[in-house]
Amino acid sequence: MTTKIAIFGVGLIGGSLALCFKGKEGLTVVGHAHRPELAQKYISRGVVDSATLSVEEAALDADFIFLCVPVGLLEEYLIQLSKLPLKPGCIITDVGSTKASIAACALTLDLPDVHFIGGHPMAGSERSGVEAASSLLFENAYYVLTPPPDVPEEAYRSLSSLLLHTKAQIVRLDPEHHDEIVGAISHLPHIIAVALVNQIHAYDNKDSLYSTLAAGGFRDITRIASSDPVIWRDILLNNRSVMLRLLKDWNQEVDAFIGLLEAGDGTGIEQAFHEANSFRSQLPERRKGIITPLFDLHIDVPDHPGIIGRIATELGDQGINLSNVQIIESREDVPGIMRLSFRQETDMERAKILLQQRDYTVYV
Ligand SMILES: NC(=O)c1ccc[n+]([C@@H]2O[C@H](COP(=O)([O-])OP(=O)(O)OC[C@H]3O[C@@H](n4cnc5c(N)ncnc54)[C@H](O)[C@@H]3O)[C@@H](O)[C@H]2O)c1
Ligand SMILES: O=C(O)C(=O)C[C@]1(C(=O)O)C=C[C@@H](O)C=C1
Repeated sequence: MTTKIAIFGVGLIGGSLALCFKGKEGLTVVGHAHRPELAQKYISRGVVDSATLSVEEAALDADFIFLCVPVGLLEEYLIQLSKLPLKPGCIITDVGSTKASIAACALTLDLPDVHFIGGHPMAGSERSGVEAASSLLFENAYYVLTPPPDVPEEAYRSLSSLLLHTKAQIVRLDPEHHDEIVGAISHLPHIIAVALVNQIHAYDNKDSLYSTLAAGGFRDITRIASSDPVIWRDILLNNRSVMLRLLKDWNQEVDAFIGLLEAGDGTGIEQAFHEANSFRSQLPERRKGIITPLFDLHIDVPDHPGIIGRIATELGDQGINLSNVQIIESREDVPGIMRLSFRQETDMERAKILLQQRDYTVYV
């Protein structure tokens, strides 16, 4: 028996999910496209097994339906699906960056023997479209699921099992709680990045040295300002009441800094940096929390090609399991820092000794 997975909106997130499922034993992936050229593209890039422009053809005999369109379209699709004779036991989920409104919409619908479970993979990028899709996008990321209280546990388990293919870790949350937290740690940073870039752009219009000198700090904090405008319009409008509260708190943070500077309060400024540093260094990757922690090493790396491969091979040769690698660039022509993440503390300890023996500068 083949399990059919229908993906509506095969872009960055839908395409990445499709790549996680496609080719796995017993799974077949159909992509729904709203324009013919997109259906062609999904097939030619090998992201789905088949593609269709018909909602019915994609949905009718599907076991799982993933809605991966912009947040502003999710409810429209869910309502349309609720009017179709879907396969009994079918699980509909979504990947929208907000969860309360789609959960509320699902509660108003008559979905006999069909279960809706909201979802949100906490991974992504500033890129969009199927061109940016990757089967590795969700590896080691958190994947939030927001099952309604009356959803059968079996349906929840079935979706969680399917999502094992993403190598993400499932976190179960209430939709409103999700929107508060994700508003703060994802949506607010996007607003701040965009506002900052636009502020500097205005200065740069009068003096182009602003963009010439913009270095690591500006680039690090503003990467997400290049995110897709339509995707983010929908997210921010959908989470509007949370965002308005968070922006008022943000104003207070800005006012506090204004106060410190006006008062020439050096101790206060140091204190603000100390506090931020200590919280940031405890972000969940390192903390023992609701999900398996990662153990990180940072090493200085020279900026030359092949360095990631060389280090990964050296560790692999010693049977040390590496979970994730990231280069944290400061500037393109100077040495960067490589972050190596391990699931097991013992792997981290062994990697540290090996890399020190190879004369790398290693920080835990
Ligand atoms: N970008 C991220 O980092 C990220 C992370 C997690 C979740 N999400 C959520 O995932 C969803 C998709 O975002 P994405 O980043 O993959 O965007 P994307 O632009 O890469 O993909 C959007 C998909 O929706 C389709 N689409 C657009 N307009 C449509 C329309 N009118 N009718 C039908 N289909 C249409 C597009 O063809 C595309 O396949 C959003 O709900 C977003 O909130 C995004
Ligand atoms: O890494 C990025 O570029 C992202 O914007 C990913 C990010 C985030 O803010 O962390 C963005 C939106 C999501 O819904 C989830 C994750």
